Amino acid sequence: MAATALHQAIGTLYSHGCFHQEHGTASLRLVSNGFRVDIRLLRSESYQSRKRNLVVSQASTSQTSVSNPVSSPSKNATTESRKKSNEAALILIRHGESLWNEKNLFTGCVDVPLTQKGVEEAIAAGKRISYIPVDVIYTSALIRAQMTAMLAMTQHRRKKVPIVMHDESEQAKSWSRIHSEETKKQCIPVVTAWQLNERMYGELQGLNKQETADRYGKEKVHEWRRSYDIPPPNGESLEMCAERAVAYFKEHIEPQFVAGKNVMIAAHGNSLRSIIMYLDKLTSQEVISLELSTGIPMLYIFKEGKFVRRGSPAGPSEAGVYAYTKTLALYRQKLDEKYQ
Ligand SMILES: O=C(O)[C@@H](CO)OP(=O)(O)O
Repeated sequence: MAATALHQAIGTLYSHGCFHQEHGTASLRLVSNGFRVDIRLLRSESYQSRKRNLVVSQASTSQTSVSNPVSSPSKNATTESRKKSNEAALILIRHGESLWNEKNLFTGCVDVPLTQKGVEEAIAAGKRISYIPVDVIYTSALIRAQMTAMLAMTQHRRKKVPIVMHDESEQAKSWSRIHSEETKKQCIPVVTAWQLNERMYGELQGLNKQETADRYGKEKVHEWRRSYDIPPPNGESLEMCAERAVAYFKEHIEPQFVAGKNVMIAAHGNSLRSIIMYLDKLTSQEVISLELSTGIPMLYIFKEGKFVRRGSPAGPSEAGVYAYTKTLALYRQKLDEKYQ
């Protein structure tokens, strides 16, 4: 009970923005839910500058043996420290509730739109990620994922315009060309890929989940829905879905992080499970018990070639989703200054 209230209190603090678990010496005392919380935090620009200077001077010290913690950084040291702090954000979001989620029907690759509740979930998700940088968006080829991405981006503080890329033919490419470099800079490319689609549910698509369980037995249907390598009749198993989704992630999305781009992926329960299995190195046993809620954004940070999860897919708390890194905190601060 007390622990829950304490978690809520900490969540409230995180939801106010620029806190980071690992940094900071300035202390702040806040009272929430009856708890007094003393935290060390990264707070002011002057503190950040001092912290930056400190890091840089340590770097130059190791190279030159000259120690002056407040001296200006050398050019090399600055580049080095920038390299060190390089990180990129990855937001994963399962689409909001669809009309067939609402009706409890197997959906798979049937292209069903969001319900009103799904629209609201997507907007709420957008609010939660409105301070996280997004440079490129990937969605499945299905409208429920695309609606979710677009609706979420209506809430983003940066106010860039998400634009669906059409490169299915030379004509589509040329007819959708943008003729202003300035405008291009204010756009976020949205790449759609069938490989990120929901797993193909075969002969179950369109059937009611409860009626199917009544007909074939609860165990059989559970096996079709949640085993790793047993496909439903003429459909894809999670393993088959993972093969195409993860291959796409590795080939097309991972290079974006290496280039320092922040990525959002709007997709589906099973294509995202597959990607999370890869990112979190889950076993096939672990992945089958992973349930993703509709419209809840999850955050990963890519740094030094590794993905680190900062929001829990199982039940993200405010604190989990908003566990900002130093770079994200700075981004947020800049947006606040520019768009208040
Ligand atoms: O019907 C579907 O396409 C999926 C996701 O809604 O169902 P399941 O929960 O079995 O993965």
